Amino acid sequence: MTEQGTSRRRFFTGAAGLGVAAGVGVGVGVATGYGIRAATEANAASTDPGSTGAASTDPDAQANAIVPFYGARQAGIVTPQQERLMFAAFDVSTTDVEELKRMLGRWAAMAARMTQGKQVSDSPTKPAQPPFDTGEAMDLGAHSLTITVGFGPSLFDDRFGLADRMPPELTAFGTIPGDAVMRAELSDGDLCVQACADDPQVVFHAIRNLARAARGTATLRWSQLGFGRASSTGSQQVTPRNLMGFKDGTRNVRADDTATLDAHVWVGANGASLAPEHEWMRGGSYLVARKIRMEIESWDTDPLEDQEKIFARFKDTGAPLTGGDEFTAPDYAKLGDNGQPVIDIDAHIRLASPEQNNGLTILRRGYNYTDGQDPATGKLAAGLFFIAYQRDPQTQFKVLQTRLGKSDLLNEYIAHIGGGLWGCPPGVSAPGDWFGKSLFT
Ligand SMILES: C=CC1=C(C)c2cc3[nH]c(cc4nc(cc5[nH]c(cc1n2)c(C)c5CCC(=O)O)C(CCC(=O)O)=C4C)c(C)c3C=C
Ligand SMILES: [Fe+2]
Repeated sequence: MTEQGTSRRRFFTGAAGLGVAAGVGVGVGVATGYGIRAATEANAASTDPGSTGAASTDPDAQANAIVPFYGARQAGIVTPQQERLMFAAFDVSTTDVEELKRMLGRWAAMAARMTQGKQVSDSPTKPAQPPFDTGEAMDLGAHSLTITVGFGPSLFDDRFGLADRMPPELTAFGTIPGDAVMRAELSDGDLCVQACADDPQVVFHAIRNLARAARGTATLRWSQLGFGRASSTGSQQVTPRNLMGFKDGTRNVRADDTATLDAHVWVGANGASLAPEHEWMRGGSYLVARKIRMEIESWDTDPLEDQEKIFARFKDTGAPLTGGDEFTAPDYAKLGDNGQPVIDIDAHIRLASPEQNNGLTILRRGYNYTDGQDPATGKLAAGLFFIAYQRDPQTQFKVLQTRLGKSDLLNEYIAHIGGGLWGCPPGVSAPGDWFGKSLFT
């Protein structure tokens, strides 16, 4: 064994041990590594940048903006959408449930610190040790970082004794319309982590350090960077544009619309009954992700009137083709001079709207992405990393995507190539609590 090899192993063994103290709360008072002091401090001073999501023009204020980590619900779901995303799916490599619990504890303690703009540990690094934190976010500030963790259906197989804890809502969809070219290497995973912030290096740093602290317990399966938001969740947020050039997120659910969130997004809201073995999801939400590649070169040859027919919205203003401004409700009954509906029967917004789906509503939180170009074709490999949160994906996303996948005019220009389904448990309440603790007790 080389000296380097020995010290590397000692570092990661030590980190795992410290995780017990930090996250699982086994009454150890020593604060080093990813330690207790870290988590307690992180709970102390939080400045909420505001729930409306109105963009700050002061660069220092934006850099220093902190979204509280501890709370009844995980941040990063209704939080006004930040500009950058790194999403990662992990496979658990251990079969020891205690190791998995310790890792989730480490993640919570680290997330508590990182979302405050702090390094993952405040312990001094000995010169002969690798630093606890990888360092690239050291001077950047929190930039409204949120870290949201979810559990995939595969976590509930026979490895950890969780099979009877899996809610039926988390059942994998199988192949539904639009899924014909989904790629296994870009799909699923026992765990997912969604890191959102207003700085690209901050989100990368978060995922990198969580992946590092997972070594020996979980491995990165796939990941995705998103470079700009393609939806709005804050009540004051300007609607951004997707890579097809259309305003996206106009009719999304907003953070201050608590009645809609309780009805469609939060599990067990309004005292809804849950089976005792599925109580661990109360206050959580189900995340569906889809990596949707756009056929950008073809889209760019499509005439404006056809592009607008597909979304049934004007490209410049975002207003529906039936008139008004961006936020005017579309009139699905309106007929044109030719006697045909102004909003095509297969237009994306008609097929997706609550009005045409018995009120079906999801919270969208997607990001524009690019992976550069496809080496085989030279075409841009880019599109929408679609994320949606909901109370029951079986009756929400699955139903909606089944409808869209069959006849959406948009299908000519998109392909779903990856993604997955995860149950995001309620928030981490305080130091000593951790992601999904009640699932394991
Ligand atoms: C299964 C759910 C959805 C998928 C997948 C999806 C993909 C997708 N959407 C756009 C662009 C737009 N979508 C818009 C509205 C919209 N989309 C969905 C659902 C899915 N979209 C919903 C529920 C809605 C709201 C419908 C309504 O209430 O009217 C819009 C219009 C503006 C807006 O309201 O956000 C655009 C534009 C792309 C490009 C895409 C896949 C690449
Ligand atoms: Fe859409």
